[in-house]
Amino acid sequence: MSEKLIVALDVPDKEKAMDIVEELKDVVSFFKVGMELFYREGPKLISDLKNLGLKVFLDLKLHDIPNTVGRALKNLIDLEIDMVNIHALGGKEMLRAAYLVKDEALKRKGKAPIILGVTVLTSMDQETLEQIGFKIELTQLVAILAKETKEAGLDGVVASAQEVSLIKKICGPEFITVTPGIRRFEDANFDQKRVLTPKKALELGADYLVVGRPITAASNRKLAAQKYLEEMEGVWHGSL
Ligand SMILES: O=c1ccn([C@@H]2O[C@H](COP(=O)(O)O)[C@@H](O)[C@H]2O)c(=O)[nH]1
Repeated sequence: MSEKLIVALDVPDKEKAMDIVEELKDVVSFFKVGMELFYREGPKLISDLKNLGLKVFLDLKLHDIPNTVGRALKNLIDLEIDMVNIHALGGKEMLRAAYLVKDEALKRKGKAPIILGVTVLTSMDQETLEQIGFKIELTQLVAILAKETKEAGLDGVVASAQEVSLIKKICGPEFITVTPGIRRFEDANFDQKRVLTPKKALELGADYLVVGRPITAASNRKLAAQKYLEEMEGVWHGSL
């Protein structure tokens, strides 16, 4: 079973989420809960998933002033999640507030989740940046945001697998890269702009691959997940 594959539970309610978990739990052990599901089901869903022995990435992409982010993050850390993220665009002070909360949790509980900075969403490309007034190369912005996240003391970033080599070069091999926008050749991109295959993502050094619709919207989800895992197995020689 691969802990490098994170399946996104982008569904409206617990019933639908648990159907997916039930279908995949023999082959997938790491699930992502995003805004859609968390805003309806809240913390109880997280404890239900944890009680099944699963790992949970709570993908809420916090983005607010440092004080608010720090306080919100403290509540999320207490849900015993394994991974959580905040928008690196919130700046140095906000990232540092997140780090201080993690540090405090480590001292208080002896453990804390992986905390990631979100760089540039994988649904964005150079044109999207220009539309909102950014006059900077997208990869350069990713590099700046990754560096800020690292300097704040956080564990890694969410970025496209296309930027993994650059991020590892700047922030070091231990700095974690979590990469959505993963697609097998035959899968539809939907709204994702910066995509890469699972094979290529792992070859470039991505630590975790996030996949949603190509697996969760498939008629046979377990088979779809297995196809991703097979492609990953060809590259990564850990224990799948
Ligand atoms: O830059 C980002 C950050 C987060 N996501 C999330 O990943 C999944 C991807 O789902 P797919 O169906 O495989 O496109 C989704 O939950 C996003 O919210 C991202 O895509 N890009």
